[in-house]
Amino acid sequence: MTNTQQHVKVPTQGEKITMQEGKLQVPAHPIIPFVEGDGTGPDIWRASVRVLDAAVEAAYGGERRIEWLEVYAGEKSVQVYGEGEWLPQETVDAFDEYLVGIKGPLTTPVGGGIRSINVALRQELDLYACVRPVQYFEGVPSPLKRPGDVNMVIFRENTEDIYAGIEYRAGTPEAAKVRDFLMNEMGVTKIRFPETSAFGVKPVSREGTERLVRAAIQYAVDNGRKNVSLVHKGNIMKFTEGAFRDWGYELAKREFGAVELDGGPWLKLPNGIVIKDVIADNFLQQILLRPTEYDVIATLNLNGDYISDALAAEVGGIGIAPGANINYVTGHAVFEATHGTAPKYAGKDVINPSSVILSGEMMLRYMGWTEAADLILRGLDQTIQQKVVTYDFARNMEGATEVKTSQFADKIIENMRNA
Ligand SMILES: NC(=O)C1=CN([C@@H]2O[C@H](COP(=O)(O)OP(=O)(O)OC[C@H]3O[C@@H](n4cnc5c(N)ncnc54)[C@H](OP(=O)(O)O)[C@@H]3O)[C@@H](O)[C@H]2O)C=CC1
Ligand SMILES: O=C(O)CCC(=O)C(=O)O
Ligand SMILES: [Mg+2]
Repeated sequence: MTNTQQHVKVPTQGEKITMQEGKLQVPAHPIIPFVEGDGTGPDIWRASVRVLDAAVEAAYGGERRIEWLEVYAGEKSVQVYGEGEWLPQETVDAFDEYLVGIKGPLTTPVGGGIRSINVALRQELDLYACVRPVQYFEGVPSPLKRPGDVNMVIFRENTEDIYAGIEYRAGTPEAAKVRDFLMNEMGVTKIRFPETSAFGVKPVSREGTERLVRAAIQYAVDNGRKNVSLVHKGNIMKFTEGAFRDWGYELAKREFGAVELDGGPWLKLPNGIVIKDVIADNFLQQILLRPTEYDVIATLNLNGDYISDALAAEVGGIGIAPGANINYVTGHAVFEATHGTAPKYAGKDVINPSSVILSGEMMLRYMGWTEAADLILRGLDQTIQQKVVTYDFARNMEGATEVKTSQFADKIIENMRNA
């Protein structure tokens, strides 16, 4: 740890995960930092950590164990560190130093106040790929007729686009300056109400696009997937979202040997993987009507945010939607659910912990602890098939036994141990 350490208590046992020659080196007792999260975060974390520990214990019988290191962000951080300390430096340092971590959701106010701590952490650690697999667990209630057809992995660009937070509030001198620059120096005439407009800037770079698309295509290659779709709104935002598509296609040709399919623009890799593109609004209707045609998705930050929740709903909702923020070059990874803090359920022990449990499952798999990860999938799968579920699934599932967050975790652990 750095010498700024104030509240983080590093476990006396355990070692760091490191990256050597592009490969993650995971000791038997890795120290893993976690943030509990705001709102329902504590309920979810309490349940999830028990499932993760039980899976590791059941898989490796005490030879491996995670040494958890609590770090603080959000409301708990303000309690521990004091006013204004939403994301202390030692939290960022811990995620940086220990390489792999996990976090619960953190609150972001609407229309003012602090900017997102979740986004800040991704940017600080340069976790450029937000990876969100969308898979169906048999028996989960879904609005689709054939939810089993949905099997996609979203690669959402995680460091730029309008999430860069470059915005100027209407009526401020900064907004006036941007307006004057656009109108007087750039010859812009199409700002409909210039005096009362706010302005936002959308940076999209070739580097940012290429590293994200590279990760998506590599994932498709490594996992035998059939296609990668570049999802964009490039007909309207030609130089940002349109460029994302063009840079993506160029990279596929240059680095993966893709060639044009029937005169382009779609491409085909030597191993048969198709690289295609689709405009975002069309994509959102196609994933409902023809989900089998989509597989790995590479998209920009805002599109990826919307698409994540829309796709999660198809397989039962954001209560079962995991994710990871990854820098594939440095190995840094912070695992987190797709959902937010769901504050109305905070402290009630009713919320579905599956998204964080499955984010933990992704983390174990990323660490190479596949036996423990597999046990979690089996435990969760069986629990759902026994119709022992939290309120969100119970309300649409006939004959369900509705249980609390903690009881749901108990049942997963029981099923895992009997697996
Ligand atoms: N990465 C992060 O930390 C994220 C943080 N946020 C932040 O969270 C706060 C709340 O955001 P909001 O837009 O309400 O979105 P939320 O994802 O927190 O909740 C929206 C709704 O989704 C359902 N839901 C969410 N989580 C679960 C779960 N674990 N199990 C079952 N159902 C769930 C609930 O639906 P129902 O009411 O039908 O039961 C809930 O009311 C905001 O401050 C936002 O900025 C948002 C997204 C990500
Ligand atoms: O940071 C936030 O509050 C919201 C982020 C979000 O919705 C997401 O990353 O999916
Ligand atoms: Mg979101």
